Amino acid sequence: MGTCVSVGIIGLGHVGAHVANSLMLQGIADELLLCDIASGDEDNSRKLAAEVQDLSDSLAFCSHNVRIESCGEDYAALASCDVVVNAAGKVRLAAQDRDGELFYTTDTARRFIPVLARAGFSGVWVTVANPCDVVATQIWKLGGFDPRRVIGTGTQLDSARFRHVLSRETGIDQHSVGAYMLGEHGATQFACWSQVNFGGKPLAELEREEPARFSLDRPALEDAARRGGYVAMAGKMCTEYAVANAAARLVRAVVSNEHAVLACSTLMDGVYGEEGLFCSVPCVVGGSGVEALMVPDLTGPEQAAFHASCAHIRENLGRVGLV
Ligand SMILES: NC(=O)c1ccc[n+]([C@@H]2O[C@H](COP(=O)([O-])OP(=O)(O)OC[C@H]3O[C@@H](n4cnc5c(N)ncnc54)[C@H](O)[C@@H]3O)[C@@H](O)[C@H]2O)c1
Repeated sequence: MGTCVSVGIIGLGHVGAHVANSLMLQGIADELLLCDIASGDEDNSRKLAAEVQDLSDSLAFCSHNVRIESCGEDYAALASCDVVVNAAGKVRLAAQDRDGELFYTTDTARRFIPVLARAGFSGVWVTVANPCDVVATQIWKLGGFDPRRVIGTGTQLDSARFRHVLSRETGIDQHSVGAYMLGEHGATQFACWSQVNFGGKPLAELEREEPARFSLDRPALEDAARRGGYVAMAGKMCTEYAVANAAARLVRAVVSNEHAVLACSTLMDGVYGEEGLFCSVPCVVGGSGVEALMVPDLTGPEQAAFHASCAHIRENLGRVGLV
């Protein structure tokens, strides 16, 4: 990692613009290189120029100076970045279902993955575009990148939603709640109830000791975590703040070499027999990307849910010729 932390962002829509803002406000990046489509029917140069202007105007209020450069479709300019965030998509195609963007995001990613591979990008990918696990798998397969240097934001956001609803129900601060949604960042994700703990104390123990507070309506809470994104989508046709902060959290874990444990999408290398696709489990994230997988001891039903998630991701990979 160089002394100047350089982060590239591809796609300056709702998510990409908020990732840039979050990185600036938190002082995570010294340099932001921003790409969006700059030609053809989907030319978005005016939006890109607007975001560069607005972000630059905001610098006066930040405690940390950041160099901001507009790179249009010059993806090769991002080759020396420490991290490249992929937020290229068309969110309105995902109004009903994240799979609605499958063909768009995988097609559009074909425009920059080979360019960055040829240009020798050796930093870490943090990919957000949906369906997240499919696009992460595509980046690895098509670009030939070290799989541990490709991270999908995956169920990091869903895990945050899960901790939030658990906190709301129990009155325990969400930072003291240990809980993960795992599997696909999509409809088949599942709550890993067997590992839920409050300040390290397992939920099962607390349920016995204080049932009035800790006997939870599990299906309802799991559903609230799973459906959180659609509540936001229904009202504003996008989700932006939380996902941008989730991506920025991953960028920080990488550039600060934190070895933080975060749920994110990573290459399955035999986890419960699954391989060849990206899916979310808790991972140790540091300077070289995913340093280790912290796979929990799943119960039988959780393992079945995990395999169902992988089966759905594999089916989508097949639809775009990536198996
Ligand atoms: N993983 C998650 O948790 C999560 C959460 C929210 C959104 N998302 C996804 O993130 C993506 C971005 O969401 P959004 O709301 O910003 O979408 P958006 O439609 O507002 O913006 C997408 C941007 O990507 C740009 N783009 C498309 N193809 C490009 C290319 N080849 N090169 C450069 N730029 C390109 C578009 O011009 C546009 O500016 C979507 O796929 C969305 O579904 C993921």
